[in-house]
Amino acid sequence: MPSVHAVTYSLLRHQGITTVFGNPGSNELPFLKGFPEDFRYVLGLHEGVVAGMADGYALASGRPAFINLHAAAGTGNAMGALTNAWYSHSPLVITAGQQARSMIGVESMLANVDAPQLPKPLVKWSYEPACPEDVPRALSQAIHSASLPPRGPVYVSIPHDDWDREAGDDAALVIEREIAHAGVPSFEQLERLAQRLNAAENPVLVLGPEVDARQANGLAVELAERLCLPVWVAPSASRCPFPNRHPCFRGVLPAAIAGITAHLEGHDLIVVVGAPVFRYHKYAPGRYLPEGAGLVHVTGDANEAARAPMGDALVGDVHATLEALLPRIEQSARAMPEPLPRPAAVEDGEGYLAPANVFDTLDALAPEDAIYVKESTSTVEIFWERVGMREPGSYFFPAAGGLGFGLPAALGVQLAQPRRQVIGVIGDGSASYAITALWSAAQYRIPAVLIILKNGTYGALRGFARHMKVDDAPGLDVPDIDFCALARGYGVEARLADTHEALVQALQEGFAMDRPLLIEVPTLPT
Ligand SMILES: Cc1ncc(Cn2c(C)c(CCOP(=O)(O)OP(=O)(O)O)sc2=O)c(N)n1
Ligand SMILES: [Ca+2]
Repeated sequence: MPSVHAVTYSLLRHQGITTVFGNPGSNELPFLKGFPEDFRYVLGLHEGVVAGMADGYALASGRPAFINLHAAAGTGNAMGALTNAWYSHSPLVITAGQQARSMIGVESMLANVDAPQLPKPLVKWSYEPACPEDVPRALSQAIHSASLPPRGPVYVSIPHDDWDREAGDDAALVIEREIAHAGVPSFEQLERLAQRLNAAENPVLVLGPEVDARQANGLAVELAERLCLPVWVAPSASRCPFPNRHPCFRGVLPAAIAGITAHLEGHDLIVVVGAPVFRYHKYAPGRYLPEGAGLVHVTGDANEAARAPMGDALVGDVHATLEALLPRIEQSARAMPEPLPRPAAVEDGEGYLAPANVFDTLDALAPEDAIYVKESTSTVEIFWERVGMREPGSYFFPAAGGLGFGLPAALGVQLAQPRRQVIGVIGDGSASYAITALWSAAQYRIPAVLIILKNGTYGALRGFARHMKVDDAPGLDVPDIDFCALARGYGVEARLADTHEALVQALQEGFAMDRPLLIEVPTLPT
């Protein structure tokens, strides 16, 4: 009779999961024993890096990513990354090795006490099988639960003495299970939504990350061109759901109640697709909606629909809904919006580059289908104004703002999308939360270009301090970090780009290399 170990690897293989992101301890060794030739293990030196790489891989591939962590300590280290994965609906299958069953109760070393509680509330489901025979079924449930809407991370704790136990006669029944989700709205629901959109005098579209995750970007463009309406990206954008050089594109909404209402003033119908209503951030109270505006929310996540403070909602698959809606939408007689004007160049400093000019240079030199993994918080707005993004899956930002996402996620995205150039655009503050990712970049020769914007400070916090009238907070500067030396220390080639010419040279080198390149760019604080 097959072992739990054998059935598990057959299940993973059949479900297309042959990459394990991990950092092992003794609890995990029996799972890793006899690691199959056709599987790939990607080691991260800290579990935040492990989870961040897996998150990037899942987001960019649209497939579940498998993680193997060490007991409670490893799970705890991954929790920061889980805040992002939870809000980006990343289908992560997180496993953690548990002490031998007979040693858990006495709380021996490496016992993950009350294991299923540890990752909550940042997982859809967490479980420790009550017997070894249940491990394959539990992992099958984990894979399907992570993948079914609303997608998200799940967690299974597995005692290390389960793996060589017999799996039971019917354990193999889970290996080939396929579960499909439909989620198409009814005829009446579509008619009603179409009627509201066709009747609106001055509608506006607000698009969120789910549109990009479901590759519905093209459908959103068709809808915008049929309705000739302005299109905003929902606040706290973690993905790019609409080409930002399209004439209908108006920008990313500010993550504040009063700011959103001001930007949407004058519209009589606000249609939000694939985003929570809304991911506010700065505390700026005001009216949730402009005077006279109605709001309709289309989302695959019933929880997002239920918790919104206003508007109606339709819960269904975003791609299927837009596809079924389009034939019902009449061509509007409204004029198409004018494209946004391109911003002017700005002055660099002596030995420093203005972020705006870094982004203009990037926009000029990067491949058309480049993928950006962004984590320099203070330069987000300038980035969206100056760097063109056209294809689905072109932009990733930590969905909960949990820093330490950028470097590892850039590696995971590049592993998932080897034919597209991944470019990390990461603040000097953020880079330090997961700097050991550079070791994995070098070890697995992951050819991402990693740009570190070095302004020597937590720039975004300086902005918040001004907004919150805190002018004397300590701990806001991060001077004197030599990222080129750090990169070389972990095995990654590095260039200092403190002039425009040096940046051009470094980018051209990086795009041509088959291994990672870090580019340290001293910048002016924005
Ligand atoms: C794990 C973690 N710790 C602390 C913060 C707080 N924080 C911090 C520390 C920021 C500064 C980011 O600095 P940076 O150098 O990466 O980018 P900018 O200088 O462009 O803001 S933005 C922000 O929300 C966070 N979001 N996540
Ligand atoms: Ca910074």
